[in-house]
Amino acid sequence: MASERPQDLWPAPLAGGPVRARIAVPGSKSLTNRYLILAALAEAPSRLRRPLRSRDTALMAGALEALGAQVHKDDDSWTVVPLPDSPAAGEARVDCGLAGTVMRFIPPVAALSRRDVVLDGDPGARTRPMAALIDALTGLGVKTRSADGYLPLRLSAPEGVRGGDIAIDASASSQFVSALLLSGGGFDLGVTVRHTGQTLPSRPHIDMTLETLSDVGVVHSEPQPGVWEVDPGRPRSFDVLIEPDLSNATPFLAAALVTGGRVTVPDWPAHTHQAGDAFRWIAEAFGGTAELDRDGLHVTGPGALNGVDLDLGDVGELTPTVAALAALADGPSRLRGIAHLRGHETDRLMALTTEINRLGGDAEETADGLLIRPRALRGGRFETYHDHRMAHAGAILGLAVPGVDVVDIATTGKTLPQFPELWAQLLSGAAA
Ligand SMILES: O=C(O)C1=C[C@@H](OP(=O)(O)O)[C@@H](O)[C@H](O)C1
Ligand SMILES: C=C(OP(=O)(O)O)C(=O)O
Repeated sequence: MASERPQDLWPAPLAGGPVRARIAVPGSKSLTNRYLILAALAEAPSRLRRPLRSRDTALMAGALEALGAQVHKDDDSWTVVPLPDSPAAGEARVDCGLAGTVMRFIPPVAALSRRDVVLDGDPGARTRPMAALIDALTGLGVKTRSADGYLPLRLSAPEGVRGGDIAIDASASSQFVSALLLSGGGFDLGVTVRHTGQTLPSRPHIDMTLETLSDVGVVHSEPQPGVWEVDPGRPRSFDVLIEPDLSNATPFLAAALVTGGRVTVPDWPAHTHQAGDAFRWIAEAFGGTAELDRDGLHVTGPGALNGVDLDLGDVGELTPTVAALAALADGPSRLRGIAHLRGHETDRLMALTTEINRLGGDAEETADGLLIRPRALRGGRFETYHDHRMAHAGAILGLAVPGVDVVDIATTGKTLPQFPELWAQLLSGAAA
């Protein structure tokens, strides 16, 4: 059996005292990948300023290039030349990695390219939900063939995509809805998407999609809750500044809560649909304070953390950060509304439960979330399951628990390749 190389284990640094730091985080994954899609479908070249440079955005750029667009990457901006009007010959192959935004947002664009396209990804991508989106595309006039509703997916629409009215159960992922809305203007009839499921996760991410459509002049409406219409029409070319990634800011802000310190994240937008913005009220639920001013967001930690009872359905991607905080709190916590996390990068409810308990904690899965009760933690291995946010959770726990070794810290490269350096910067401001 191959022995593990020492560099695969990252000893999470223990905070020597309250951290005091100012951490600037790179651009938003969700916004970078939405604007890349819209730029590829636009009438003329567009520019993204301060895009996120990470595995997920490189995969999105690579996918669009495979379909015939061009992405020119300068230091501080990416210029996108849209897909050509006449399809190139031959089959295109798209690597989705483990990126939900790529595996969900690219299929409708692939159909609009009028090429034969095969999409596949990491082994973990082959278990993430796709069936509802594939069925919807079939209903809109795309020929599809998949492995029982999962990647790999083969599709083609040589005559273009008819579009029209489609019902879809998006309870497994809001990204199904966003995918159809982002490309819907390119369909002959536009698209009307009706969500039929009982629950709809990550609603702010759908609002983000609608706002980006407005930014580029694609006409849309929401005639009733759970129904969205996009008129036929191409995005106009645009030049946009990408907001910092607020979800990636949360582990650094969490460090202020864990250590009773103060962390500032500059350039925090006053108006945003990013999930990470919810950390302002989450920090207060744990007993901290969050102040937003022109300098950025400042989070200050309390002496000890409260337990919390939170519905995270709108902001599920924050769960690993919140669960790590809950495992360090003085009282019990309940996290609700997040059953769909079983289909994220990994089954996050299973992963968080297993890893918190491996460190001696007391976490339990419920039908739609987690129960986490206070218990003294000890050091040990913290597995990350190819999940960038599991690595963030391990780092947060390691601030307070000596001897936490995070496996494969490089998995943070999915959305924040600079995570280890930024974490060191955070700790260099810790006053004993
Ligand atoms: O549209 C997006 O950019 C995202 C939507 C959400 O997906 P789900 O609705 O599948 O949770 C979120 O968790 C993911 O990190 C990014
Ligand atoms: C769920 C996430 O990612 P993805 O875009 O791959 O769905 C996430 O980043 O927490």
